[in-house]
Amino acid sequence: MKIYIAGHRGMVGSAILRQLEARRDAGEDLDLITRTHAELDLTDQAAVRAFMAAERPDVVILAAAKVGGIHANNTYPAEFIHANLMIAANVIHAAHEAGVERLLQLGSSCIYPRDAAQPMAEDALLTGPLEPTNEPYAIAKIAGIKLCESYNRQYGRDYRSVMPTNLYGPGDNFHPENSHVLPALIRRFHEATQTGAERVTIWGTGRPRREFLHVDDMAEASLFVLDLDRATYEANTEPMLSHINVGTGEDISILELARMVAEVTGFTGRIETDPTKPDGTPRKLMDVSRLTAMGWRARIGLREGVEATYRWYLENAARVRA
Ligand SMILES: NC(=O)C1=CN([C@@H]2O[C@H](COP(=O)(O)OP(=O)(O)OC[C@H]3O[C@@H](n4cnc5c(N)ncnc54)[C@H](OP(=O)(O)O)[C@@H]3O)[C@@H](O)[C@H]2O)C=CC1
Ligand SMILES: C[C@H]1O[C@H](OP(=O)(O)OP(=O)(O)OC[C@H]2O[C@@H](n3cnc4c(=O)[nH]c(N)nc43)[C@H](O)[C@@H]2O)[C@@H](O)[C@@H](O)C1=O
Repeated sequence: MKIYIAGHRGMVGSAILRQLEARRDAGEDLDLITRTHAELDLTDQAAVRAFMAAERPDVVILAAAKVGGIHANNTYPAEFIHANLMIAANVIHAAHEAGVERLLQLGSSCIYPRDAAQPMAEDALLTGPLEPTNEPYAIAKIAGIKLCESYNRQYGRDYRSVMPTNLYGPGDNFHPENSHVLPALIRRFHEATQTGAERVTIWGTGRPRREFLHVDDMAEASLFVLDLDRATYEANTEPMLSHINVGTGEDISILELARMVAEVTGFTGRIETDPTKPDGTPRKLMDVSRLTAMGWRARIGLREGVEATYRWYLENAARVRA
């Protein structure tokens, strides 16, 4: 089985690669194909086409994307929509042209309407307006789902989509502005303990609620969905809604999260909020009943995951992306 993992140096792609390498080392017949961004720019249609035609993988896992937190999405909307549309269109179309039977792509919980009923079920897609801070990225992710559905409908392909909630873990981006909230807070609280700062400020009101999934759980869920036989996958999705939510089914407010990160990093000062910064979506909690019914559930609790990620950060601070 020849598997191409796009985005294998990213947080999710590297976690998926670790699990596939472990399977290969345990005796599974896996030929794992990777290319760095420098070796293959997935926004380059001709290059992607040539690569796919030459390699002809059996399976493609699409974990490459332009990714960032609320500030990055809000500041660089053109790059977020352009890069992600191009990556999805190029990879999915070239895979089809090269005869790839099965593909798994990663979307995001931001595909759902800003004010979707909570928890958000798969059929909430396209039922209302999106959150403005990440609408361009969300539109590209929705296009990815529709690309897969269209190749399945017209050509009988087996292209699947998983929609992760907010992710975190080893290999995350700890940039002070462009990262997601959890790595940003780990870094800010850690630095406050180092400098002896009396207060740490978090963005927004602290009231939004988010659901956080450890990337090792996400990698396991991705391979679980990829491994399902086609009849099982199709029986648990709908012809026009071929995506599956992945999450823990539990959420937490950003202020509660900040208090947890403060405890884990040993920060004992004050936590202040900055309401001049955007809150984004008020609440994002996935309905994970489809995946649970199929037999998968998250294993890594949030506190345990934050502690492990903080240990990773301390051991790898020199190579965090900042
Ligand atoms: N992190 C999160 O909280 C969430 C992530 N997701 C989704 O999961 C997937 C993986 O995200 P994550 O691992 O966090 O992101 P990362 O930024 O950690 O990894 C993305 C990877 O894609 C590569 N990449 C980006 N652009 C290109 C390109 N033009 N050509 C080739 N490679 C490229 C990056 O390489 P380089 O760094 O060299 O550019 C990087 O290795 C994405 O689809 C994302 O939308 C969904 C929900 C939440
Ligand atoms: C995964 C998901 O990620 C993004 O959406 P988001 O969930 O809003 O992501 P976020 O992690 O950046 O923020 C979550 C909440 O946390 C608050 N917050 C506090 N303090 C910091 C802080 O220091 N940094 C950040 N980034 N946020 C902070 C922040 O104001 C917000 O209320 C999109 O890219 C979207 O497209 C997407 O897919």
